[in-house]
Amino acid sequence: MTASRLLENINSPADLRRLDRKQLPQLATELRAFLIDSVSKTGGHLSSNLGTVELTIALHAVFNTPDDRLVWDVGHQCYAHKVLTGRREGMSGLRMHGGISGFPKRCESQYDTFGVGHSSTSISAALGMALAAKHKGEDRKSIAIIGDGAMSAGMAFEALNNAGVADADMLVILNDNEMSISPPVGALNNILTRLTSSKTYNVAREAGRHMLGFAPPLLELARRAEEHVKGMIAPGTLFEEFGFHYYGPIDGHDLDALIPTLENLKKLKGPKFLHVITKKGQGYKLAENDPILYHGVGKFAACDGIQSAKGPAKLTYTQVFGDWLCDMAKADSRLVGITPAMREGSGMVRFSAEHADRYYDVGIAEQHAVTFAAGLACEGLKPVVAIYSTFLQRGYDQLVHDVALQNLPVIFAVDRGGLVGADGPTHHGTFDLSFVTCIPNMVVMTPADEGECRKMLSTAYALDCPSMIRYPRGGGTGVVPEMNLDTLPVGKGEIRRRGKDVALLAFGSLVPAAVAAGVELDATVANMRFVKPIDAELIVELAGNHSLLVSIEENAVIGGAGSEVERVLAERGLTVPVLRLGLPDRFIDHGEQGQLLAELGLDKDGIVRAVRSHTTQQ
Ligand SMILES: Cc1ncc(C[n+]2csc(CCOP(=O)(O)OP(=O)(O)O)c2C)c(N)n1
Ligand SMILES: CC(=O)[C@@H](O)[C@H](O)COP(=O)(O)O
Ligand SMILES: [Mg+2]
Repeated sequence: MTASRLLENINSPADLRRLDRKQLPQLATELRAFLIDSVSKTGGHLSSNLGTVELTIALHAVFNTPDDRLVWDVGHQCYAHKVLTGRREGMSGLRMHGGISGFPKRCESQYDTFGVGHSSTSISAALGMALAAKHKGEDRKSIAIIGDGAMSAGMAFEALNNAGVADADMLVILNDNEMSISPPVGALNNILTRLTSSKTYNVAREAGRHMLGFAPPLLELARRAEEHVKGMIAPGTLFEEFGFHYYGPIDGHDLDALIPTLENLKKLKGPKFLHVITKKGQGYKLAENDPILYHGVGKFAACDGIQSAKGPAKLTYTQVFGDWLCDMAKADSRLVGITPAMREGSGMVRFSAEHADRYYDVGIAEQHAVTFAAGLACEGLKPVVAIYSTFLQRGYDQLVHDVALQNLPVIFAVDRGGLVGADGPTHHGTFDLSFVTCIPNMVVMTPADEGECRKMLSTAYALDCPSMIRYPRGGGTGVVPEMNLDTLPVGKGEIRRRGKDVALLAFGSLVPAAVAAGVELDATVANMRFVKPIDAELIVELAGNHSLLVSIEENAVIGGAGSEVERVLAERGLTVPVLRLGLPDRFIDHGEQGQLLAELGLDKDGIVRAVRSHTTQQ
């Protein structure tokens, strides 16, 4: 990964600000080439980053970063920002263990003003920063950069609602590329499309260049120019109704439009909203043509693009879910599938095509997704909410108050349970067993392999109460599921091997490691299957004929499945010692899944070590 000419001399935004304005398009070209090369070697989020190269250059050129605060939404578009803020070399270790994060992270750089990964937080955070500056009498700017997908979330509107009357000196930049991960959905998308419809946007594009791009830097003239553009294309937008001064749309790849506009906006007081149009994947034809494929990529050869895998690939849990969903939908017309903007990642592409009338992409709106499912269930439909563990955190009150309290049979297919790898702590799904098991009425299942995952989905579907099946990112042992809709007995685990002295009580993704450890230790191994209702009978039996029980789970050890094991023993007055293996009480960094598990002692060797060290200490 070599930097070229201009880029190799940029080690901070101050270096960038020393360049002649005319050199910036060349810098953008170099930066884009660098990103394509770099991300092709490390993997990461490509399309969004290619779309924000010029915007990032313009922001650092105009604003006095890091004093002025740039708050990136989601943060999956921050690579140009990382490169320009002294982390060019670090890009070779992007998202790798010990390397820099794929998202802005406060401990990584003073330019990363706010840690992100989850969407739609930027306006709230930037508003907080703007009002803090006011309280402290500091003269600095707060800028939120938010995508059109992220803009659709409730949080973003809660923040607009507050900011519009908060007398805050802040700028919201809407980076509108007419894409979420999938094509955008919802009424906001229709509003934005109207604002940027070709005729009006083209007028604005020309006017923007001529009237803002070459306007003298006089506040009043700039204001009039902007008003003129605004008046022509967007009289009274939604954002103005919220109390923002709306400007745009302008071409987000045109530095001659971006820089003078930002310079002028910098001088204006109050809440301002700049609508910028970009293209996801800009400058790399393959990504421009298929921004979904290039949204998040593994390593690939930049000259050839992503190639489809040769030979039969191992099934992922996500695919197991997607296949089951289509099969169950065929068998039962009451099934409806819901995704909060994660159609591809959640394995719902085929379902969305085959059952378009029963498929709901509700946008980045996890809270709404959960309550919407509750409403559907009230009317006798069978909603399946496909959601990443980490994003279910957003819908927690809705899960408790709207679904579980009313005992509605909503099925939560919770993907990315456990450590997800390169996305790191913002995306690890390491708390769900703790935060869901404590909710009354919930049934909680953890499949040990792909076949069991399918059976658990069918089991959940047959229940008349809310349920969750949580499975990890990627594949499991390679078991090919039987293509039927058979169910499992609720609340029953199974013994995988009989041994002596020690019993390993394993949950979900760590069952295979537990079985391997069990062989080495000659221990009994139970695949517990259910965290709730937990198989109390099995626990009592194992407590009766072993001197140590070991719970093993890929979840925070605090409040997780192991706590349920201990609860069962305590309630029955059984005093057999329990060693609880799981994730420690700290956030786990990014890195490869297997490597992280090994470091945390949750692979076969780690389990063996933990058991031996516990038994020698006794
Ligand atoms: C709360 C939450 N839900 C879902 C996601 C997954 N996600 C990451 S980026 C993205 C699309 C965002 O679209 P947009 O803001 O328009 O940015 P773009 O990808 O177009 O650059 C989604 C759904 C997330 N990060 N956070
Ligand atoms: C930024 C974001 O939230 C998503 O793009 C996420 O990184 C997807 O993760 P998966 O690769 O596990 O689908
Ligand atoms: Mg977008």
